[in-house]
Amino acid sequence: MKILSAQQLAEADKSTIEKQQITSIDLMERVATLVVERLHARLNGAPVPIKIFCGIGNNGGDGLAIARLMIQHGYHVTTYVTNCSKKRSKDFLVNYDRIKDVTKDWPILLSCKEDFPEITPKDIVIDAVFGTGLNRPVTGWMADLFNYINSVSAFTVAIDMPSGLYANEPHDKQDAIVKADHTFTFQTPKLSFFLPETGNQVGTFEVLNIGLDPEYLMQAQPLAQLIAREAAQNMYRQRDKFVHKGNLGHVLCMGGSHGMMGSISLTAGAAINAGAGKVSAYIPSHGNTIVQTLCPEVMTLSSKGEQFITDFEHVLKDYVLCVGPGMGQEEESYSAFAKAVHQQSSPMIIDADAINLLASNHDLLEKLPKNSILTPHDGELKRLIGDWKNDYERLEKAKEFSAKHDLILVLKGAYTITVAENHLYVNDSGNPGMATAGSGDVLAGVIASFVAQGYDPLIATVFGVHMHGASGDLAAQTYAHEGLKASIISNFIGPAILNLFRNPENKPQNA
Ligand SMILES: NC(=O)C1=CN([C@@H]2O[C@H](COP(=O)(O)OP(=O)(O)OC[C@H]3O[C@@H](n4cnc5c(N)ncnc54)[C@H](OP(=O)(O)O)[C@@H]3O)[C@@H](O)[C@H]2O)[C@@H](O)CC1
Ligand SMILES: [K+]
Repeated sequence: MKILSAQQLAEADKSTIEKQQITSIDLMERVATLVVERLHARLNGAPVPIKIFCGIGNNGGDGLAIARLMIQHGYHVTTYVTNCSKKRSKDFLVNYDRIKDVTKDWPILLSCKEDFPEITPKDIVIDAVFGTGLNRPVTGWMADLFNYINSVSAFTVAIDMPSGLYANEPHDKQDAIVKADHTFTFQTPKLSFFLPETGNQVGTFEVLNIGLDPEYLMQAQPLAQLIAREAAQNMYRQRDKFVHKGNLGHVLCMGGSHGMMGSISLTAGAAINAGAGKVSAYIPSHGNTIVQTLCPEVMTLSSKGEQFITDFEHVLKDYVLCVGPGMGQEEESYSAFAKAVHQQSSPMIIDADAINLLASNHDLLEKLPKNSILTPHDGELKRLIGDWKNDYERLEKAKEFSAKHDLILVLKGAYTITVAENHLYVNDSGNPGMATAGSGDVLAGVIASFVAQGYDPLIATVFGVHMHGASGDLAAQTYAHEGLKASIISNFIGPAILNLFRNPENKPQNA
């Protein structure tokens, strides 16, 4: 699914009105009807007090239309208008007028702090103050209103976006933004929903298909693509019946050091679990027994160094290198890593300590095969691209880095974002239980496994990230967030692939 900008959504709005020969008020009614259907399905007529806060633009118009329809359904609704400007939108005014048809209670105008109504934790707050038209920080009593709503633990539903949040612009830390428990967003989610500085304001969210012009949506260049289950289904490649392990790739996992042999074992184990035909581990010699015991399917090759890797000598051909987990940053390990890079011409996967080594040795960066994949967490990313002022600068710098070096970057987080030149792929699977030691080692192994199996490196990355998250989601159904650990996530890769097609019409033949 495409993630579009506020400006693109406004253009889509215009194009829809022209092409579908409807008025903007019809579109607003469509939106409000969809929201009320959803609310009604959940509330089922409950006599809970609902307080709807409306701005004076079209987000406020949506709020007024929702208020009218909720009143018609028999809900206990009080409507407030934040009277911050005389410049009310046309469709706001139409709905301001229409609400008279269903209630004698005219919306209550709020103009200062003293006008704020009492909100109790038993209320439901519907926030329709600002949507995609927000164009400056919210100040004065409006900021106080948002902070007041946030201070009461009433369930808060945002219309299109939590008010005060920009769709795709950076914020200052002190900006007043409503913190929603749930957001009904229209047509496409907004980029700010997925970024660490702002994503928490959104709560859970649902994308309502409001039927904007498909032609516009088709041609629009998105800010990013959201990778959900359906996209992952399309990326999955079913195995050929006559396949043998020789056609399913060979991953060579290079890493591990004294006390960190678990990391490389997790990577190698995940590469096997995700389907690579063969997996070998290039490790310091003292770790041989550890890896062979933890992963019987994995072959080991030992470096001369006992405690850490000191050299890179072996006779393997045609492998996909996955380097870094647990490797440490000893100088000799760096030389071995550099030698490994020089011997490779096909894309490799670089994680953890190997990323840190690259960050301090930019010459080696230039030697990486095109389309190699780097999987940094934020600390490692900062070492690579420098610090950033906000989430958007982080993405811009990552895009520049990716384009300059012909590399794919995986920015790990609650919504992991894959960066390939100018393109962003936001992953929607995964959960907070995956913030656990070794989870990244597993991810590196999964991506390497799909590269080895012949997936295009970018698809292997985006699909690998999605399946890693999906494994965590499936595992959490049994283990809860607290009980998740990296080896469990790894063991759920197969079940997660099955689960991807657990819709009977869509089942692959081997499932
Ligand atoms: N896209 C679609 O397809 C559809 C969109 N729809 C809906 O329309 C919404 C977008 O509506 P919108 O463009 O009228 O903008 P909105 O968010 O109501 O705010 C604009 C008003 O806020 C004001 N203002 C801005 N910042 C401010 C501040 N900091 N502090 C104070 N005031 C501030 C600004 O004032 P001005 O800058 O002009 O002074 C203007 O008056 C969208 O989110 C969705 O809900 C659906 O109905 C139909 C399909
Ligand atoms: K809103």
